[in-house]
Amino acid sequence: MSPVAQHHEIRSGADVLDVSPVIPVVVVESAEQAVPLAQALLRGGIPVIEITLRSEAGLAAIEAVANEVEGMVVGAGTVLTPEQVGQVRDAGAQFIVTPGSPPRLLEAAVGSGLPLLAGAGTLTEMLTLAEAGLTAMKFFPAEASGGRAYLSSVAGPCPHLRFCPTGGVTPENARDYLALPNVGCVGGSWLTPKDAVAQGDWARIESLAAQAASLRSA
Ligand SMILES: O=C(O)C(=O)C[C@H](O)[C@H](O)COP(=O)(O)O
Repeated sequence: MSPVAQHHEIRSGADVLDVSPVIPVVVVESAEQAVPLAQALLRGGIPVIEITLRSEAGLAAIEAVANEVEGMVVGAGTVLTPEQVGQVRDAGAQFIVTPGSPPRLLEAAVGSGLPLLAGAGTLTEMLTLAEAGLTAMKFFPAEASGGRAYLSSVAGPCPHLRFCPTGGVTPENARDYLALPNVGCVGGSWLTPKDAVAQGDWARIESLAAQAASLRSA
């Protein structure tokens, strides 16, 4: 079966939340690994990937997936500095994810014009992002910052804010996050276990992706 490449229009962080129930957060040790890994996610039904800058290979991996994997929406994660914003844009990232939102980083990320999921862990941080015009954001670290109970409480005063909770999200609790009205999707590293990536076990990653893709429908 050859999956038909779908083209997702990603104009804002809000669009990023709508691509898939789960955004896989990925660490790769080589750019070569990233292409078959992204293809496995796509075959499993997950057309989005966040490649982090946690490894040296991150930037080259973003470039490889952007150039070689049709139908995959590729974002850059763990973007920590204004300099990295320019680097990931040049590599072809279609969106940016940050774990937190200090002022200089936020200014550079918003200024890049790339769709952005900026990180927030408290109401003040969330409202600071809203002041910058961002109503879709990453809730990080989700479980450690109060998890579903926290997001439910935020929905009262701030029903206009939508989130991608990440950090401690698992196949077991993902469905409960997705059931919240202010959760668009979740992020997590469980789709790409370190050993599966190291061994090139793409079949396992495809199967984890297929399970994740069905999270919203079942
Ligand atoms: O690297 C970043 O930019 C982050 O913000 C952290 C990642 O999103 C989480 O580490 C994923 O969390 P787990 O699914 O619990 O492994």
